[in-house]
Amino acid sequence: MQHPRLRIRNLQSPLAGPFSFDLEAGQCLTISGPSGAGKSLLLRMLCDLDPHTGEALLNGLPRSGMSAPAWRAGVIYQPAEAAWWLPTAGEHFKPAQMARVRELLPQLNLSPSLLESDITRLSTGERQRMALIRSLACQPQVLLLDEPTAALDPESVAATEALLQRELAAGLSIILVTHSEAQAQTLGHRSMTMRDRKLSENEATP
Ligand SMILES: Nc1ncnc2c1ncn2[C@@H]1O[C@H](COP(=O)(O)OP(=O)(O)OP(=O)(O)O)[C@@H](O)[C@H]1O
Repeated sequence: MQHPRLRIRNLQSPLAGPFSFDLEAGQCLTISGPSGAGKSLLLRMLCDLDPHTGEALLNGLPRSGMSAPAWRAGVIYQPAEAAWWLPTAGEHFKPAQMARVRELLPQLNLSPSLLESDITRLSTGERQRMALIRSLACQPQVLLLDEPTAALDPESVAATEALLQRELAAGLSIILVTHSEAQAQTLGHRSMTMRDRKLSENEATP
């Protein structure tokens, strides 16, 4: 039997939920909703950063039977403002990731020289695109993206969306929090709305 890429059952904390849904391989689920509705709370539970009850399964394997590092190797969370803990972006990558990183940089209109620049000198938009490269370089099965284009100009938004479409076509599953209806239409196979810390599925538009 084929398992969904991600299966969520009654995921809940005192702050949000319960949440239950399935996400297939290569599928993008977009989540929109007002500020403070609970979107980031859901993403944090999905990647096991916040305490919760309920179950999550990756390719049929329950998280309760996995170590936290094993789960987070498969399910990667990219917050709206990613943390950087070393002086340059390049130092955040393992040598084995560098071929992939050099492939991805031009796809997001980033110069390879930015890998050596002090991370604080990168613009907000450059850091946001570099954070996406950091997430993709880990080759996740499920990518949780919290407003990944919020700081970007239209050209960079288009480049990011095109890259995400290629990744989806290659089998990556994405949960995308976005305030952009156009982005939800471009990338989403399904869309949901978060209100008062509860999710509801939106009607599919023809
Ligand atoms: N650890 C916590 N303890 C108590 N309340 C919290 C905690 N973390 C978040 N909240 C509250 O839960 C609510 C939902 O927060 P969340 O960050 O999920 O919103 P959001 O939907 O992602 O909003 P935005 O679109 O502004 O990012 C907010 O009111 C927030 O203040």
